[in-house]
Amino acid sequence: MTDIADFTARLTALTDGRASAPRVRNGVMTLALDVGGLGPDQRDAILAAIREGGLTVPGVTDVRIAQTAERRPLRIIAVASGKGGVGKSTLSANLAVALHRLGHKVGLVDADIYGPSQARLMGSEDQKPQAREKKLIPVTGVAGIPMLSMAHLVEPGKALAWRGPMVGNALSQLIDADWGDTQLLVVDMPPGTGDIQLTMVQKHKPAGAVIVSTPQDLALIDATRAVSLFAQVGVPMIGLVENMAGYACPHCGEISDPFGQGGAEAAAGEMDMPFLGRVPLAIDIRRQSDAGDPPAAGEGIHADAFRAIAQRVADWLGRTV
Ligand SMILES: Nc1ncnc2c1ncn2[C@@H]1O[C@H](COP(=O)(O)OP(=O)(O)OP(=O)(O)O)[C@@H](O)[C@H]1O
Repeated sequence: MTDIADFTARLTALTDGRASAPRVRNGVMTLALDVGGLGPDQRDAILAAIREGGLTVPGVTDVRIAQTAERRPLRIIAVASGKGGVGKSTLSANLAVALHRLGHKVGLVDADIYGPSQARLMGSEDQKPQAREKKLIPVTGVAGIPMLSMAHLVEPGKALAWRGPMVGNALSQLIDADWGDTQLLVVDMPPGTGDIQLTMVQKHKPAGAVIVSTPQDLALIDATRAVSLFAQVGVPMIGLVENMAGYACPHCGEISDPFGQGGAEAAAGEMDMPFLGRVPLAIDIRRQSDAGDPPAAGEGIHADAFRAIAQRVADWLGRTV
């Protein structure tokens, strides 16, 4: 490997892929750096490190960096279900953590107005978001993931009496917050498939949707409804996740299937959408979730299940850039 190739490789790691390939002519190294979303300190530190590194390349006497503010659009992944209680919030939190562990710059929005639970799931209950220039600044959850919840805007129970437009405005405040260099926003959607959900999807145009269902037929019928909500406004389906798929015995780990196996996968096939994976009904998942310690942040079979789902979501996003 030559020195410039070595430097180029270091540059990618140093700038998180924000720099163009450097060129050297007559001792002058030139490159472009996308500084969109970087804070001033972060930007200056990266510029200084590039200059310092560039000057170590033999023959380079000057380093010129063109700064561009090409802001990468925030891509939204909407996590939805046709009805409540199927594990949409649990999946959203663990998907965000697993995507983060795969190297994505992820943020999390809890748009569940009637039962916001992400602050508890992500261990950020004691934090309050600040505002800068009328924009909310996210708080930080597990693994340093920036996040905002409806619970940060309204006291529990109060939103029950809200009308659609009020809910819509509140949701927009969460999504249009100051997300910094976040590139992917996992949005735990409000449960159900009514007007609020439709408006939200129309306004914020998610890159794609993940539908969560349990194996029971009824939940799957509801899932079909959630699918058609996104289809109405042309939001592509990333796929279906089957949650509480079989019961994992806490003693021996054996999985029993009171509702049968493969129903959700078959339903996904019938709806012509990818099947992203299944997560068992496991006491550990509930216990850890309640304690603000999402299983996806650790190791083991549950972490593996969430990682596999996140990988499929990441692959989908990679194919649809
Ligand atoms: N795979 C799982 N194994 C065990 N418990 C689970 C699993 N998934 C979710 N739960 C538990 O089920 C309950 C409901 O989950 P969750 O809040 O994620 O569902 P939801 O669809 O977001 O519900 P709501 O719409 O009411 O907010 C929670 O107590 C959660 O800990």
